[in-house]
Amino acid sequence: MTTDLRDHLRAEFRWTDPGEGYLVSDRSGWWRSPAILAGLGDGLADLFRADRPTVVVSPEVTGFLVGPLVARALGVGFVEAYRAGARLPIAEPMTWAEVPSDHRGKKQQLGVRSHLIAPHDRVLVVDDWSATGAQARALRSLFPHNYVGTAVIVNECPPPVTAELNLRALLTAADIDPD
Ligand SMILES: O=P(O)(O)OC[C@H]1O[C@H](OP(=O)(O)OP(=O)(O)O)[C@H](O)[C@@H]1O
Repeated sequence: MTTDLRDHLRAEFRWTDPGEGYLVSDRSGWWRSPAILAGLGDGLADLFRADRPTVVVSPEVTGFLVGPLVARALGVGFVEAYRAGARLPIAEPMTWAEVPSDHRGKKQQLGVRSHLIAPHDRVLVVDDWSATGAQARALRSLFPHNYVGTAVIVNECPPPVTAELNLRALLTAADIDPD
C-alpha cells in the first residue's frame, strides 16, 4: 500500500513556475486525490506506529489538514500549533517557541495551548513538508521530554538534521526533483 501511496504522491505533485526565477510547490493535487486522502493517514502513521505516539501536533496551516488524518489513523488526538500573528490572539494560555529561521528565512513563533500536552504524552509532530527542519525543531523545544519524532510527506533536510529530529518521510527531494 505504501508503494502505491508513494506513486500517487509523486504523480499528483507539481512544480509551478510563477515566472520569477524560482519554482513553487503545488501540493493541492494531493488533497484532491481520493486515493491519497484515503491512504495518507495510515501511510504517515505507519512510519511511527511502533513508537506508540499518544498525540499528534501540527503547525498551521497545511499541518491542520494532514495532522488529523494521522491522529485518526493512530487512534489518538490532535493539537494545533499556531503561528503568532496569523490570526486574532488565542484566549487560552499558550506556550510559544521561536522558529529561528524557516525555509524562507523568516522568523516566526509557534504556540500550543499549554494544557493540551500532559507530562506522560508521547508527541508525534506531523507536517506535509520539512525543508530546513525549523518547524519540527521549534515544536520539539516545546516538549523536549515528550517528543517522539516528526512524520512528513516530503523530507528535504540533510541527513544530520533528519537524524537529530528523528524525521521520517514518504518521499525525499529526489522523488519530486523538477529536472
Ligand atoms: O522545515 P521548515 O523549513 O520549517 O519548512 C517546512 C514548512 O514549510 C511549509 O509551510 P509553509 O510556510 O509553506 O506554510 P503552509 O503550512 O501554509 O503550507 C510546510 O508546510 C512546513 O510547515
